[in-house]
Amino acid sequence: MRILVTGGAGFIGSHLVDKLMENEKNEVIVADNYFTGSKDNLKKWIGHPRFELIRHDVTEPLLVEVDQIYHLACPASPIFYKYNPVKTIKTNVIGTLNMLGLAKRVGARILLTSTSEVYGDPLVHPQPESYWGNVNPIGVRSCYDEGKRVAETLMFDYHRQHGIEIRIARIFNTYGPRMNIDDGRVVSNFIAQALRDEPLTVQLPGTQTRSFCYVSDMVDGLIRLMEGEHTGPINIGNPGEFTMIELAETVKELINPNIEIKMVENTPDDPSQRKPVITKAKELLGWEPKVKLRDGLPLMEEDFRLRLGVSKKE
Ligand SMILES: NC(=O)c1ccc[n+]([C@@H]2O[C@H](COP(=O)([O-])OP(=O)(O)OC[C@H]3O[C@@H](n4cnc5c(N)ncnc54)[C@H](O)[C@@H]3O)[C@@H](O)[C@H]2O)c1
Ligand SMILES: O=C(O)[C@H]1O[C@H](OP(=O)(O)OP(=O)(O)OC[C@H]2O[C@@H](n3ccc(=O)[nH]c3=O)[C@H](O)[C@@H]2O)[C@H](O)[C@@H](O)[C@@H]1O
Repeated sequence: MRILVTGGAGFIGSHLVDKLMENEKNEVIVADNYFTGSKDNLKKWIGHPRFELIRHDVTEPLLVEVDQIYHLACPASPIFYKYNPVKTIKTNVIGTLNMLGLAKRVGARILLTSTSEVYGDPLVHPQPESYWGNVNPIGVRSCYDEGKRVAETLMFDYHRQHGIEIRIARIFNTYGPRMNIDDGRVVSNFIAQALRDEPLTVQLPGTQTRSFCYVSDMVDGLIRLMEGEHTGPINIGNPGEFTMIELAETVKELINPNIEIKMVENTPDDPSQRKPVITKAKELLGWEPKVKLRDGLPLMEEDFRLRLGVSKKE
């Protein structure tokens, strides 16, 4: 099986590549423009005969012969996707069109990593796949959430019009080793802050919720979706739901009990609640998450300690 992973130098992408490379029958090609990803995440594979790394921006066409495409390329952290919103929407729309064009030409199956942000600030809680969402079309997050909604539409139109085999995963907040240290997302922020003895910045009101999935569970879900018979969209996430204050308290307790928790301003359109219904993933993919937040955070702490050069006080 020859597999293309776009965005494979990023956080989830590089863990996916590790898993795919474990199968000796797989050849893996990564296409990434290194906007938020890094070659470092793939260093153990560079030079491997079954692995190829291409510096490529998905807003440009790509000509490769592959059997499967995992299409992840897109900045995912709000600070990065808002940094150049026009580029974010081009990546979602033109990038997905290019990858669908490639899938059509070579007859590949394509999986899109969509997001729980397609539900916007949800009025239905928890969120099943049948919910159409509550999204601001002109807000500062729209480049990402509306971008992903168009990407989902394109996937289904290529499927209906051209018979392309598609898979859509709606990913809910995922965390783990290799997240960018200054990525801006909440789990990486809190762990880096706890290790640097800086206050944990909880954005107001602090009662907003998220449900956090450990990256190994996510990769397992994505591969099951690709290999299974169902187009999706299917929610892949961990239903364990926490307020941001609860998350800060957990990080404080596990990593640095002396740290202060500081309330700071939020950004516009921040969703107030988010939790996946995962009945479809359970029934159709036989998937459910295994790693609880309290078990996943220490694994991420270890990786952040190494990268920040902060050793554990005995
Ligand atoms: N991590 C999460 O919580 C989460 C949640 C929902 C959806 N997702 C989706 O999963 C995917 C991966 O997210 P991640 O958390 O690993 O983020 P990430 O930022 O670590 O990875 C994204 C990768 O895409 C690359 N990229 C960005 N724009 C590109 C372009 N135009 N051409 C080629 N490469 C490009 C980046 O350099 C990076 O390597 C994204 O599609 C994201 O929308 C992630
Ligand atoms: O799972 C998803 O679908 C999406 O989740 C994220 O969006 P968001 O949930 O806003 O991610 P964070 O930036 O980690 O914020 C989570 C919550 O933590 C809060 N936060 C963030 C950072 C911080 O330092 N403190 C803090 O309290 C935010 O206000 C927000 O309520 C990213 O947009 C995407 O990676 C992904 O597509």
